[in-house]
Amino acid sequence: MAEYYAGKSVLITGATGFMGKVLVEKLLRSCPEVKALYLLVRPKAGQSMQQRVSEMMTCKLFDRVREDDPDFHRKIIPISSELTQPGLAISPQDGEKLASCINIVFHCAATIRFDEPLKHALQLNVIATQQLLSLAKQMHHLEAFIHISTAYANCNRKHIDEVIYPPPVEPRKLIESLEWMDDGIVRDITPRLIGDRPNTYTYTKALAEFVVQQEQDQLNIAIIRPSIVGASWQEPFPGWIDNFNGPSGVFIAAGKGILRTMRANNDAVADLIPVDVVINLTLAAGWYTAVHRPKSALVYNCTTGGINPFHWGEIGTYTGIYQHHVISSFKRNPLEQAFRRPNANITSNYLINQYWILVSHKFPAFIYDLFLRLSGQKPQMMRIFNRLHKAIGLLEYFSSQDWEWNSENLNMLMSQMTPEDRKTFNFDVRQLNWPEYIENYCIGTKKYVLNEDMSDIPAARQHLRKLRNIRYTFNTVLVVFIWRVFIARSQMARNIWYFVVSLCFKFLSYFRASSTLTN
Ligand SMILES: CCCCCCCCCCCCCCCCCC(=O)SCCNC(=O)CCNC(=O)[C@H](O)C(C)(C)COP(=O)(O)OP(=O)(O)OC[C@H]1O[C@@H](n2cnc3c(N)ncnc32)[C@H](O)[C@@H]1OP(=O)(O)O
Ligand SMILES: NC(=O)C1=CN([C@@H]2O[C@H](COP(=O)(O)OP(=O)(O)OC[C@H]3O[C@@H](n4cnc5c(N)ncnc54)[C@H](OP(=O)(O)O)[C@@H]3O)[C@@H](O)[C@H]2O)C=CC1
Repeated sequence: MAEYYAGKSVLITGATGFMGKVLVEKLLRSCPEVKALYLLVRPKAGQSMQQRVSEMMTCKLFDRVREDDPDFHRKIIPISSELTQPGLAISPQDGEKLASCINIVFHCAATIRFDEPLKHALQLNVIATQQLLSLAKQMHHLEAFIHISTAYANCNRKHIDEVIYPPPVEPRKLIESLEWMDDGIVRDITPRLIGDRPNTYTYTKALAEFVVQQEQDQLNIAIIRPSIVGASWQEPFPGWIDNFNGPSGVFIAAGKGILRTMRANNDAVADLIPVDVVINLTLAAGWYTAVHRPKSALVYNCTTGGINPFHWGEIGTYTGIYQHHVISSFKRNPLEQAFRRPNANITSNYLINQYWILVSHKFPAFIYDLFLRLSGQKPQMMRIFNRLHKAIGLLEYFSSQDWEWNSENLNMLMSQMTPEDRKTFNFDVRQLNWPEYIENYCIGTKKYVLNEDMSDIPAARQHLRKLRNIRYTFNTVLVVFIWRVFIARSQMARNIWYFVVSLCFKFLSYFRASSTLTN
């Protein structure tokens, strides 16, 4: 595979994103003879695209590449592009350059927000894909076009094969109809349009697959469908992650002791897939598509559930048959300044979850905000919990159900690779050890998302001990207080109290007498 990529010019969209960065890194490290990587990047947050790419290359993710080749950045050529603009806002000179030299395209860019307004999701996930395909058709030496979709594009089905399903609506018709509607109308009709899908993201990703498929006669196409992409398993080092998306934000919130309850089906498969596995499969699919030129677009479901299943119950705290890896990991390697000790209850029961939200989220937030107010500070905890509830409300759809994905094409691809390539571009998740992976994932969120130092762990543990003592004291005071109030007002409660005390007293006397007898 590395030989195939030698001398090739590669175009990547979404290279500044989570998966794009790992793709760039892997290509540079494992295919050192690759000729050039053209990255479509937009200026953002006051930074030019050049600045953004330079900053990206200083990221720790690129440490190993930097060691192997300190001049690796000479192979990276940023191209200014805003994907939501006509012609992707690529200058005519850049357009000509790309048309003349690109051999392979990896299309990773997308909006992955679950609450994205439909028009914007359509613009980026569908229309931009259409425009990129038009650009690809002008590329004289193009050998493969690899589109990154999601395993949940067809989440309205329970069993998902490696085929492109008919779209919920003809994309062209939808684009034309939405064009004349203002944002308010679009917002109103969005639930009707997305139907049995949970959000605009999965809906527009399904439409994008159809748009890509329509070009399969003119381009060599493959579609990669990863499930829930998590931290890296092995490469470039275990546990690398740089965002709050999907489970990462949930893990962090649990580690900080903020999230104490979530609705999930303990027995449902948690279809996490490490980012390095997805990228290895993507590169393998690029090679296979270019070399073997399958007659029609091949879809690769990139999931773990059918191969090496892991369940939501094993992730959080579950008193049944499962161990709880996230919580125990954060107890061993605590995050700094936790709000409470990590401890999370996962339940599929709506009422139980509401009860815990009240007791373990809203009540502590109320008390803490009261404390902040009394000490002259701005209350903040309720606001944080409201945001958390909004975020987990959007994720619960995926943690409450099971899907089955077929992975025949993935197996076929693996069988076509040499043993050497299978090692270098490993996507065999049968070897994945979940407890070890989750431990590295949690440490990764601490080190790379929150930028916390591992040397501060003793202080963080001390903080957890302090929190435990506060809890014990608080609980004791609360019980004594409630009981005092209760006893003071009710004769019956007093009678029960005297009964319990006299029972204890009798038990103690009996115990003392029997121990005197045995002596
Ligand atoms: C032990 C417990 C175990 C529990 C087990 C259960 C776990 C269940 C997990 C289920 C995951 C299911 C994922 C399904 C993935 C489908 C796969 C894909 O194809 S698609 C891929 C998956 N796609 C997704 O996952 C996208 C999902 N995300 C969204 O749609 C939106 O972020 C939002 C609607 C949740 C929040 O919108 P909004 O309120 O407007 O907030 P902004 O976004 O603007 O961020 C503002 C700031 O907050 C930061 N931050 C963000 N999130 C969190 C967090 N959770 N926390 C903390 N912080 C968070 C963020 O970095 C930012 O910081 P800064 O830059 O300001 O410093
Ligand atoms: N993360 C996950 O769990 C999963 C992701 N996927 C798919 O993988 C792909 C990559 O996802 P991921 O890396 O997580 O997403 P990120 O949000 O991390 O990255 C998205 C990328 O798209 C770029 N982008 C977004 N809007 C524009 C725009 N208007 N013009 C130019 N570039 C733009 C972003 O650039 P910028 O930095 O400028 O914003 C960024 O580089 C997506 O197609 C997604 O659907 C599939 C399954 C799961």
